Amino acid sequence: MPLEGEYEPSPETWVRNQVELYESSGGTEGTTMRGMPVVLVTNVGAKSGKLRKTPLMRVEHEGAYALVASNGGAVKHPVWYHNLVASPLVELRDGPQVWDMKARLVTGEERATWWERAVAAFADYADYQRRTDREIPVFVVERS
Ligand SMILES: C[C@H](OP(=O)(O)OC[C@@H](O)[C@@H](O)[C@@H](O)Cn1c2nc(=O)[nH]c(=O)c-2cc2ccc(O)cc21)C(=O)N[C@@H](CCC(=O)N[C@@H](CCC(=O)O)C(=O)O)C(=O)O
Repeated sequence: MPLEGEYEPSPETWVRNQVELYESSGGTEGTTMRGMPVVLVTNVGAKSGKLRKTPLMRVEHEGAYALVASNGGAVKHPVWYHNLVASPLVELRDGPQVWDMKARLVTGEERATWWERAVAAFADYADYQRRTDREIPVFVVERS
């Protein structure tokens, strides 16, 4: 069931442009960052109810994906983290495919397993975690 709401582009130009290219090409262009695959997550703004679209590195395993709230190792979680906590139903676009999915925060052993997969997919995550005292949250999204 597609999410309803008015799309509000990211204030970050590079992000907005990647979303625009990814979507306008039907998931055939704008699907990487530094040559590594990217997925596009549509979620609902926790306060505005607007649709937000967030490119994230692709970390996939047996049809489930990890969404890593690294925010480049910044001291604060990305805002989309709060959106997902408030409204876990998302649309995930992986290239030309789009699925309705449900996000859940993972902890403990399960988080450790997904963290390993995330760093294998995008090594910079390990650097980002070294840069900040906050534990970088990991969501897992599965088909709802
Ligand atoms: C700048 C801010 O973005 P953010 O949600 O903090 O997310 C920051 C980044 O994580 C986000 O830009 C990611 O797309 C960056 N990014 C990655 N970010 C990551 O955290 N992990 C990744 O793996 C990742 C990969 C990636 C690949 C390509 C690319 O282009 C970007 C990539 C933003 O969009 N703010 C908006 C929206 C704010 C919002 O959602 N407001 C909520 C209210 C939220 C609240 O206050 O509770 C609402 O609408 O109701 C604004 O300030 O107007």
